[in-house]
Amino acid sequence: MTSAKASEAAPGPTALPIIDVSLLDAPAPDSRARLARQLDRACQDSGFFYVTGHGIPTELIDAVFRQSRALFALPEHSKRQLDKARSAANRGYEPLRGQTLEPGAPPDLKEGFYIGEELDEGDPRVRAGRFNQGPNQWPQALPDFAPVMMRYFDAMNRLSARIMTALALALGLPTDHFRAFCEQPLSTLRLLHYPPQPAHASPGEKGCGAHTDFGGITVLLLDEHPGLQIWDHRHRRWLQADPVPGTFVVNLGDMIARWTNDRYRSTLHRVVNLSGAERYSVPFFYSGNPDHEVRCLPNCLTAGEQPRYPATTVERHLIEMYRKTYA
Ligand SMILES: O=C(O)CCC(=O)C(=O)O
Ligand SMILES: [Fe+2]
Repeated sequence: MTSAKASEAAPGPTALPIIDVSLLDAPAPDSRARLARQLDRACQDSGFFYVTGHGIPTELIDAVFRQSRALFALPEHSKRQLDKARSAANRGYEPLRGQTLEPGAPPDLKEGFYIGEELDEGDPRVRAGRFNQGPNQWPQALPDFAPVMMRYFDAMNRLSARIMTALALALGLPTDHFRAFCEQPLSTLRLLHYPPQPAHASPGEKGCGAHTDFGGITVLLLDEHPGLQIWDHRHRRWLQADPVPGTFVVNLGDMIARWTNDRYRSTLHRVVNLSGAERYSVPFFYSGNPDHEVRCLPNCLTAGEQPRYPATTVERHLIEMYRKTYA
C-alpha cells in the first residue's frame, strides 16, 4: 500500500514508543486513557511500537527460539519433506530465497516455517476449502516442537485480542468493538532464520525485502540481533528497530489502514542482517475472523471525506494480497 522508494541511505536510530498493555487492567481511572492516547499517537505516526506488560512467560519464549533453531538446523532433505508447497493451507517449510517480498529485488535471504491453527480434514472450514485452513506439517524428529508452538500460538492469539481491545480504545470505540473480529481468528505463526548478510551480496539483496504486512496486526518476537528497519515517511529514511529485551514489536497491517481510511499506518519495513550472526525472529500475523466485514470506520471519516477503499471481508482482502505478492 505504501510506495516509498527504498533509499539505500544508512539507517538512523529509532525512538519507537514502548506501550504497556497491562494498563488495560490498571485500577487507576486515567490508565486506560493514557494507554489510548499513547497508542493513538503511535498508530498515526508509524503503526510500529514495542509492547511490554504482555504477560508471555520468558520460559515459553526461550522454548520457541530453541525449537526454531533446532528446526532450521535439521538436514536440508528433512526440511524439504515439510515443504509448504505440499500443503493446501500454506503450512510448513519455505526454503532460503523462497519468497521475494520486494518486487524487483533479489529473493529474500531467509528461510521460514509456517504454522496455523491445527484443523483436520473433517473440519467444516477445511472441507469448504477456506483460505489457509488445514492441518500443519510437523517435524517428526523434534517431539517438543508442535506442543511448544501450539502453546505459543494460543498465547499470541490471546495477546493479539488484547491489543485489539486497546486499539478500540485508541480509536475512541467501545472496548468490545472488535470482539466478533477476534472470534475464530485466522492467524499465522512464522518462524524465520536469516543467515548473516554475505560480504559480497548482490545489489539490493536483503534478509527480507521492503514490504507492508497485509493482515490485521503483527506481533513480532526478535532475538538479540538487530536487522529490522522501518520506513520513516516524514524524513524519507530507514530507521533501525533494534530488539528491546522483554518486549514484542507490534505493527499494523494493511487491513487496519483500510479500516481507518489510512489514519492508522501500515508502514513499509525490511530486514538486513548486518549483525554478522545467524538471526532468528518469530512474526505472528493476526488477521481475525475470515468472514468479518472490513469497511471504513465511521469515526475515521472527517466531514466531506470519502472511504478510500471499498468494503471487503478479511478473507477476500487476504486472498487479494496473497495473489499480489506471490504472483
Ligand atoms: O524478521 C523480522 O524482523 C521482520 C519479519 C517481517 O517483517 C515479516 O515476516 O513480515
Ligand atoms: Fe513484515
